[in-house]
Parts: sequence; structure tokens; C-alpha cells
Amino acid sequence: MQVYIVMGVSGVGKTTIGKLLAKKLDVPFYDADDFHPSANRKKMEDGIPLQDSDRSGWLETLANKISEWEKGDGAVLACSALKEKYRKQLQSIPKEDITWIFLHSEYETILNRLSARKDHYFKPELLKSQFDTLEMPNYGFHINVEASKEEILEEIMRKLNKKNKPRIGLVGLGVMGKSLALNFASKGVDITVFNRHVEELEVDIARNFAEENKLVYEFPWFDNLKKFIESLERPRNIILMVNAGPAVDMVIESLLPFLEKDDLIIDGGNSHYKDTIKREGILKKEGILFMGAGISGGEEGALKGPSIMPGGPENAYNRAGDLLEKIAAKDKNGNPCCTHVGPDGAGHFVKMLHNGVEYGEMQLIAETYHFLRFGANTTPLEIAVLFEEWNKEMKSFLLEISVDILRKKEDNEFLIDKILDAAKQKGTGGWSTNAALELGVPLDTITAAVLARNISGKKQERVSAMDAYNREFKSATDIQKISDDLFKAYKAGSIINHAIGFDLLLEASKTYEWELNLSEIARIWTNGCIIRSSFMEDLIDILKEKPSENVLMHSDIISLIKASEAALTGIVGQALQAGYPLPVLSSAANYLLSFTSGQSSANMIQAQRDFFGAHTYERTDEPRGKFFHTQWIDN
Ligand SMILES: NC(=O)C1=CN([C@@H]2O[C@H](COP(=O)(O)OP(=O)(O)OC[C@H]3O[C@@H](n4cnc5c(N)ncnc54)[C@H](OP(=O)(O)O)[C@@H]3O)[C@@H](O)[C@H]2O)C=CC1
Ligand SMILES: O=C(CO)[C@H](O)[C@H](O)COP(=O)(O)O
Repeated sequence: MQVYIVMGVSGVGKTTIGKLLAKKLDVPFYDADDFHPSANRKKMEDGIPLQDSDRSGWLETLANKISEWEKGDGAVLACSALKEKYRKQLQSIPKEDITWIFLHSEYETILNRLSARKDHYFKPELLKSQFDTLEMPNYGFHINVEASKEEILEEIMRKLNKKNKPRIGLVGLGVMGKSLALNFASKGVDITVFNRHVEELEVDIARNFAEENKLVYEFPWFDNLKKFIESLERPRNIILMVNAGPAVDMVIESLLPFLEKDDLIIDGGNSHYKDTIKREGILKKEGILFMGAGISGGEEGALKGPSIMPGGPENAYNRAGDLLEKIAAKDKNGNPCCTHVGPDGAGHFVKMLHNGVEYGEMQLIAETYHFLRFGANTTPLEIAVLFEEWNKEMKSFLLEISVDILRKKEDNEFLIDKILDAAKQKGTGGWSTNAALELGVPLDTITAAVLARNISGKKQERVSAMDAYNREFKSATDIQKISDDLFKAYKAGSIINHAIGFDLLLEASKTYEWELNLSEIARIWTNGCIIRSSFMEDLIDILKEKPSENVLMHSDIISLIKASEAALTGIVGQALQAGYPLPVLSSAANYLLSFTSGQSSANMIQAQRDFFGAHTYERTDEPRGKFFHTQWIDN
């Protein structure tokens, strides 16, 4: 293996650069000074220049070591090697197996550096004798050190013509992993990929992926974790794109034996934020950094530019944030839709809530479609035309794909009519509801959307109940009559759904002290993610102006909602009367009315609680915080 000798006068930076180079090349580093016999060290400390007779034993020791290192893993040696005859003595292995890296600069530059060094036994006065002794080699790489450490290292690497090891490795070549790997490569980020190899089950996933893409990109691929880790630049950055839950723990556990202090794991899946907090804590004890980064955009977004919501320690983001920013979508000003959202579980909380809002928006479109399709006897194509019109204003990704869905035909029939009406879910919507329950805040529309999926799953029961209740899908209206109001209702429902979502973020930010920047979160959701829309653009300013208020309290939103409220409640009433459920629209209407009711029904709740359980109540004619109990009936 190659031995690299970083040489030059004392103070030129041999040790610093040598260590960095060794790290980069992943070989051991040695300092020639550490091999001096104590007599030599003493002379140097006393400012007595070494004679050639002093050096000869030391050079012999080093020459033996060089042969040893060459037979082993190779090495970087920092050694002054000022005279040609010293270098000759060190040349104990074939010429081509030693690379000489000569660091140099002006006498004054080095003198200034040495004068600043307090903890080194070399006295600045000896520098003059070093310059006198120096016989510049007319071979090797000559590197002027009047540059930053990083620049010096880069120059050496360029001269060595050594390609840097990739800065990032990806585990999990599923739907998202493959797209992200291609995205990294297309942005010029070298990346190595890993997928497990399970005989007869998961065979050659990584090899096949590299093979399929070899004409365009070179993916170093692995199904051996140790080799995968070794392929990466130190400290390592590893992104996991595996299924949320136990798979993440299993993968982390299998990575751990090969990781070192300061390595970083980024979990890019939809993990629960509490798992992320727990994992970060466990890994911190091992000196490993951990970031939970929500990634939204589905398969296509991951390929072309997703919205990325990384949370975790700031130093982790400082290290790898640029890699994530490179692959992220860009907002309208060209800035990456990726920002360090906050510490510990903040990234995955924000992603969870993103998905909660996504559930609400999806259900809004679904129930609007359903009322139009059956309540207004409209064809999928007619609904597509209407939604397309609405989307000129909404610019919603979900509405846009719904138009494509409604137009899709199979065997000359609309595919939407053939899809079973039982929705699946992986949990992030429900997690949002749980989080709202824990934080004691409302989450009406999102919860209604989750529960709408739950009831849709009871297909057989619904069919039987429809029969038992003699319910029919009757046409109750027509598209012309309702389209204007339906649009206003849909738009108001969407605004309320967003307001509810951001309100949960606000509460979480306060409770967990995450200092979430809601305007910045809206900004990174304007492109790449599933809930991008023109309203998200508006939210950047709304949330900048009033960062700690419910979106529904912004003056522009108040005007907008006031103008749509009648349509919202009217459509909900009309649909319910005609026998069509609108779970999210009706919960949006209910939320709006509750939110804007100075007098709620909760006085009755408090009275009931006090009646049966002596739970006490506060009074309107007494200050808040004073509690009362009444003996409601005479015994
Ligand atoms: N699909 C989407 O639209 C989005 C998904 N996400 C999230 O991204 C993550 C990945 O999703 P997606 O790519 O769709 O999922 P896939 O099911 O397509 O891929 C999962 C990957 O994880 C690997 N894996 C699973 N279990 C293990 C294990 N125990 N050990 C090692 N590897 C394992 C699989 O390997 P193998 O092939 O060997 O089974 C596969 O490479 C999930 O958390 C998901 O919620 C986030 C945004 C959008
Ligand atoms: O994260 C995503 C997009 O941002 C996933 O596509 C989303 O989680 C799908 O979730 P579900 O299966 O629960 O509908």
C-alpha cells in the first residue's frame, strides 16, 4: 500500500495536514517526531540543533516502519525530511510506493506561525537552521501552504488524482430510496447505496439498481454493511429510507458496530417523532449524531426534488444540510425547500403534521367529488373540468392529480368508478390526532379525515347498513346550481384545515420549546411536497406577520372566510339533507363556528361535570382560576 510522506520545515503544517490527509484516505497517521529517541527530544527542547549522527538511528527506525506500513494498510507520515540523503534513507520501499508531499511557504509566514505556537518544544530560532538545511526535492507534490487547511487538502487530493469517497450513503432502495439516490446523483453528489440481500426474498436489489442505471450514473453498491460503511468518507453521513417502525431500529442496530464517533444517521422515513427523540438519545450516548428528516413528495418528488424537513442537533444539520438542500425542490425564489426545522423530534413532528393536513386536503377533494358524482349526478369528466377550473386559483398539487385521476380511463370506462372505496393509511394522520389530544388542542378536520378513512374500511358493514336504512344515492341537485358555492366551501374548508394544522404546530413549538418558524415551514411546503398550493405561498406572509396567532385571525383570512361562510354551511346542510356525508367540510364548518363563538356550550359541560363528579367550575362573574362547586340538588 502507498505511504505518503508529508515533509517540510517545522511549523509548515505537516501534522495538521497529514492528519487530515490520513482521514481522507482512510489510512493511519504517524508523526515522525514520535519516533525520536529521548536524547534527541531533549536536545530539541533545549534548542540544540540535531546533527546527522543524531538523526541516523531515528531515520533507520522510520525506514523500517515505512516497510511495515507498506505491507499493511499504508500510512501518512509527517516528517521534515529536509535533506536528500535523509529522504534516500527513508526510501526503504520501491520508489513508486512513496508519495512525497512537500509543504512550503515563505520564511516569514512560517516564523509567524511558530511564534504563535506555545505548546511545542521547537523553538522559533531553529527555523533559520531548518531553512538553511532544507534541500528542496525536485520530485513529489509541492504545495504552498498559504491557503486554508481545506484548500490545501483539496489541492493535495487533486494532485493525487484521488477521487474523494462519497459523503453520503443510502440504506433502503425501495420506492423512495431509489428516487432519492438518483436525485443525489443527478445533482452531482457521489453516493453509495445499500440494500439488504435476503436469499430467495430480497435478492440483488442494490446490484440491480446500480446495473439498471450504469449508463448514466456510477453507483457503488453494497449488500454488505461493513463494506458499505467503509466506502464512505469520514465522518459518515448515512440516510435511511426504510419503513418506519421496527425496521429503523433493526437497521440502526446493524449499522452500529461499524460506526464511529461523529458519524451521522439521517432517518428520512415517516418515523414517529417520539421514536426519533428516543433514537437520538440512545445514539448520542454512542457519540453518533441522529437527525429525523421528514421527506415529502412521493416517488416523483424524491426523484426531482422533495420538500425536506430535517430536525435534530444543529451541528448535524451544519454537517449534512448542504447535501439535503442540493436535492430539495426550490421555492419560487430558487431557495431550497429544506430547512433545519428544530431540535430532536421537530422534523418528524412537522412531517407528521404535513401528512395530517394532507389527509384533510385529500378527504376534502374526495367528499366534494363524491357529492358531485352522486348527489349532482355528474360524470368524472365533468368533475375533472370543474376541478381544473378551480385549480387555476388553488394551484393545489392534490387537486391537480385528482383531475388526472378523474380523466383516467381503462377499457373505455373511468378507472375511478372501478376503485374500491376503502381507504388505507399508514398512521401519520392518526398520529397527528394523538398529538393534538396530548397537547389538548383541536384538530377537527384532520381527525375527521382519519376517521373517514376508518369508516371507509368497513365496506361490508356499510353496504349492509345502506340496505337496512333503504338509502339510495339520489340526485339532489345539479352541478350548475352548486358549483360556485361548492368552490367557496371547498376553499374555506381548505383554509380552515391549514389553520388547524398550523395551530397544532404552534402549540407543539411552545410545549416542546422547538421554536418552529411557521412561515419558514410554509415556505418549504410551497414546492416538492404533496400539500403545495397557492394558499401555502400566501401562508408564508400571513405567518410571518402573525407568527403566534391562528391563521383564521389574519385580516385577509377573516374577509375571505366571511365571504364564504354561508356557502360552506349551506353546502354542508344541503348535502347532509340529501344523504351525502361531508366529514371534513362539516367539521370545518363546525370548527369555524366553535372558534368564532364567544359563548360556547361548555358551561353546560362544566355544570354536568360538577353535578355528577364535583369537578368544580369557573364563573363568568368571578376571576379566572377561582373554582366553585354547587350542591345541585337537595338530598
Ligand atoms: N412512498 C412514499 O410516497 C413516501 C414514503 N415515505 C416514507 O419513506 C420510507 C420508505 O418508504 P418507501 O420507499 O415507500 O418504502 P418501500 O417499502 O418501497 O421500501 C422500503 C425499503 O426499506 C427496506 N427495509 C425494510 N425493512 C428492512 C429491514 N428490516 N432491514 C433492512 N432494510 C429494510 C426495504 O428493503 P427490501 O427491499 O429488502 O425489503 C426497502 O428497501 C417510509 O418510512 C415511508 O413512510 C415518505 C414520503 C413518501
Ligand atoms: O409521506 C407521504 C407523503 O408526504 C406518504 O405518501 C403518505 O404518508 C402516505 O400516507 P398514507 O399511506 O397514510 O396515506
